[in-house]
Amino acid sequence: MFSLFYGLWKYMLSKMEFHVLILGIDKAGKTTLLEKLKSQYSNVEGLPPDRIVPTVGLNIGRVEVSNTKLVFWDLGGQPGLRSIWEKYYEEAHAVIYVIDAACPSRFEDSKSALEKVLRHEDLQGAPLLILANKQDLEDAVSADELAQYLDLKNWMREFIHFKLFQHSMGKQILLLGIKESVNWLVDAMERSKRTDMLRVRAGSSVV
Ligand SMILES: Nc1nc2c(ncn2[C@@H]2O[C@H](COP(=O)(O)OP(=O)(O)OP(=O)(O)O)[C@@H](O)[C@H]2O)c(=O)[nH]1
Ligand SMILES: [Mg+2]
Repeated sequence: MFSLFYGLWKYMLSKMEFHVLILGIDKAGKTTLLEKLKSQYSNVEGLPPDRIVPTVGLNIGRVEVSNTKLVFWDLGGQPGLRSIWEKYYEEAHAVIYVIDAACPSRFEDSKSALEKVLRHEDLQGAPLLILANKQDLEDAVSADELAQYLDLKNWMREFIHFKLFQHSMGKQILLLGIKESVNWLVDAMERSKRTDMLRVRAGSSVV
């Protein structure tokens, strides 16, 4: 009986599209991450880093990870563009927040932008994945150091599904990093009450 329900549940999830917002301040590496995700998980070859320009609108990437359809929304992180982020919160199943771990002078900006994201009620219950990016650079701080700086324990009560990964676009470990992160995210979204809530709201029991 259990396997019947489990199979049905898996089938329903496979029909769903999960919307994942990629946020973070400008130059954190969001679009570079998106292009890597495309290269890694779809037939579309992502743009090489030297062809990526600062984002002004919205970049979208659709990929499939072990039968789960993911739609990534990558938004611009320049100060004047951050007010647009909240327009996407309501429909988002999860958030990836990217931080340039090699640029301490911008940690404060990054932290306050993250706190604003976390405080927003439209994102309640959304799994949050924080990437301590650019680990290939010499000045990069570790994920643990960054977590301490961000004082994340305060937020963990509300964001039960929460994880911080070290990440880098520059080295071989990157691919493992991406796979680990995406697997964690898919699992967190599949278990999240927010996913149930969004499915009910969309009126799609089995689409
Ligand atoms: N060394 C290194 N450079 C990176 C990494 N990820 C991104 N970059 C570089 O960081 C710069 C900014 O990357 P983007 O992906 O455009 O950053 P973004 O967060 O999308 O920036 P906005 O669109 O302005 O919000 C580019 O020069 C990238 O090549 C990384 O892991 N390591
Ligand atoms: Mg960008």
